[in-house]
Amino acid sequence: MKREDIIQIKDLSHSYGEKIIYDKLNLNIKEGSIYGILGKNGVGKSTLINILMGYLKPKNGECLIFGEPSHNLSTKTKENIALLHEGFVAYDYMTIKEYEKFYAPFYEKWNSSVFYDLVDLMKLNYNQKLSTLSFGQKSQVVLGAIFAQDAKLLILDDYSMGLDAGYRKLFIDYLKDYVKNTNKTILITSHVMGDLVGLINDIAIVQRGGIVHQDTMDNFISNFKCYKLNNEEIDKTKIHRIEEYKGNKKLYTFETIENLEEIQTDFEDKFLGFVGKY
Ligand SMILES: Nc1ncnc2c1ncn2[C@@H]1O[C@H](COP(=O)(O)OP(=O)(O)OP(=O)(O)O)[C@@H](O)[C@H]1O
Repeated sequence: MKREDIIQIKDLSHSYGEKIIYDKLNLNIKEGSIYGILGKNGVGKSTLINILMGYLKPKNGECLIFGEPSHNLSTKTKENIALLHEGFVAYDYMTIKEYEKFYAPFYEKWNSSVFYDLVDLMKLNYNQKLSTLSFGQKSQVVLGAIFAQDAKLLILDDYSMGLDAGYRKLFIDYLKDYVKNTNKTILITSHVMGDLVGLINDIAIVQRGGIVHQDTMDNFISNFKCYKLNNEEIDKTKIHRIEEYKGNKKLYTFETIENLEEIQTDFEDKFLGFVGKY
């Protein structure tokens, strides 16, 4: 079966003053894909989400969501997009129960049991006010409201913000379970790489100056290699980056370099080798 393109980004360019954020970016996201927009702080992940949601007009190019221009989405299409926005603040004078009741009527496909599933994972009393919840607990309630919308496309902009490792794991496990056997499309931005292995299929690594590397997660992990570098002479065209710490040098590359010893590293290390630590 041919999978439909849920998001189509065509020749997208955007800049703030002299600062180029995207330069003729083309990117398609297929139905059922769990797609990661990854990059260090300040490279432009939220900018892309803002453009996709129609909050920000790009300097050039176009974005289509479910075939409609992102700055002019129909109400029906908007109903099929659930957005978690960085810095999202809930109405925290409400109790958990009031919060659920408040949101439910806005969404035709609202599923209360999905909302309470997530809340129950934290064993919270439904009459507790959001303002008295810990930051992690409050985020989980907000995420419950995102999942309960039963949207076809979920856009999760920096879900990890402020969450400790335990809450992040809870969320990722829940998300994996939630998308199992569904055809939902997820676009997730993050700078916490470790969590994403085993969740995300496709990645776009955004770097300063509008450079975007698109790949599958599996290809990137197997093809982007790390080698121990002593004083060997290496053809410059084969080097993506060399990282040095206290005299130990590591060479990162998509090439195979026969005379060097490969170091097995995880996705986080490869990501940092790709974008550079600082
Ligand atoms: N309205 C604006 N005017 C000028 N510069 C802006 C504006 N919005 C964002 N920027 C700059 O553009 C760059 C990209 O910002 P953006 O928020 O998209 O990055 P990000 O990748 O989401 O960062 P983070 O991971 O820290 O959330 C940053 O350098 C930011 O300072």
